Amino acid sequence: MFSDDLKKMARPILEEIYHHPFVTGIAKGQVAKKALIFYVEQDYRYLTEFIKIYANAIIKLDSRQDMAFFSDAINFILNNESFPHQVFCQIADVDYKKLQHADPAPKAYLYKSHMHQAVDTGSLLTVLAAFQPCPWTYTEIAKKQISEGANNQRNPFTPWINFYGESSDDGNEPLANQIFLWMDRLAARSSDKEKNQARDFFLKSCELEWQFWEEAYYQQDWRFKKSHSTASGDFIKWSNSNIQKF
Ligand SMILES: Cc1ncc(CO)c(N)n1
Repeated sequence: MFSDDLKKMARPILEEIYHHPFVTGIAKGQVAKKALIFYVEQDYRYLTEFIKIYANAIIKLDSRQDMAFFSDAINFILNNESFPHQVFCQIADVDYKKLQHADPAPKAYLYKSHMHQAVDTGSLLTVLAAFQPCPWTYTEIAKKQISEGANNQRNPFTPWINFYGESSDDGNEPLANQIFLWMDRLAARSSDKEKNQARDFFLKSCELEWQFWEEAYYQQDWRFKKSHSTASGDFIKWSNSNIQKF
């Protein structure tokens, strides 16, 4: 099956995600506050962009059932996915509202551009392949951490782990599995070229998931942030003070 190949090829990346210090920190209940803050800032923007990406994907669809999938995904972000952010904010002792205005840092910027490119240039199979590492890697992280007992009463990240682990034990087929099944049905009637493109987008998204943890853990922002954040408040403040000087 196409999805079995994808999972096999992504295995080394998933293993590195499992062992990333941010992810093992969640299991141990120890992640630096500045890493949690950077993550929430970036993820808030990233998920907001995802809503737009899904809306663009809907434009390409004909069946209402397919549309409902993306519409559910939008609703999930809007109504449910603030919860794991709130868990991080509570642990970091910061106000969530203050973290909703960041500029996308380089890897987050790359990830959202990659997703837009999937929608702009790819078939539905490619769009699903680019999207899939998002629910898949989080579900796998949570399942592994639950199986290792990380969601215990002493761990402040337990609600986060349970949130992403829940979809795997509510009796329905987990979302990530449903998408793999859908991808297999599409792959059966796709050309080799389309399948290669989908595989490429899938594996790059898996790497970008790893990069997203890495970026937050080390707070890797733009090196010359001040000089090119023309749209941000910082620049306006900076330019006003310069104007006042002259
Ligand atoms: C970057 C990223 N990937 C996956 C998820 C899970 O939906 C998330 N919130 N953020």
